[in-house]
Amino acid sequence: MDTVFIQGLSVDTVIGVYDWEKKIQQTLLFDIEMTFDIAAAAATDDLADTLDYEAVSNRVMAHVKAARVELLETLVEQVAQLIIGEFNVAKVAITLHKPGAVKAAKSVGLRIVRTAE
Ligand SMILES: Nc1nc2c(c(=O)[nH]1)N=C([C@H](O)[C@@H](O)CO)CN2
Repeated sequence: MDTVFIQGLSVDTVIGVYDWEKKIQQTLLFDIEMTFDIAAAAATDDLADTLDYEAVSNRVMAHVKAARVELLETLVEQVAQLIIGEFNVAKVAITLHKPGAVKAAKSVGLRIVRTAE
C-alpha cells in the first residue's frame, strides 16, 4: 500500500501538565504517515481522487490550536482518530515532537500507529 505523508507540521498551542505551561504557547511538530492507495489519482490526475495532504494539514492545525489538554498522549490520540474518521484513512502513524520540553534533549515525544476498526 502507498503512503501520503506530512513531515514537520509545526503548530503553536497551549499544552502541558504544569501551571506555567497553561499561560504560554509551545511549538509541537507532527510527522504523519497515512496509508492510502494512490492508484485512482495516478490514473485520473484529479485531486478529488486522492488524500489531500493540505486538507489534512489544515484540519490538524485547527484542532491542535484549539485543543486544551495536558498530555501529548491525549492530543496525539485525538489527531489519529480525527484523521481516520474524517479522511477515510485505514492506518495512520504519527510522531509528535515537543522540542522545547526537555532542555538537554533535541526533542521528546510519542509515536503511535492506529488503524480503523
Ligand atoms: N509521556 C509524557 N511525559 C510528559 C508529558 C507528556 O505530555 N507526556 N508532559 C510533560 C510536561 O508537560 C513537560 O512537557 C513540561 O516540560 C512532562 N512529561
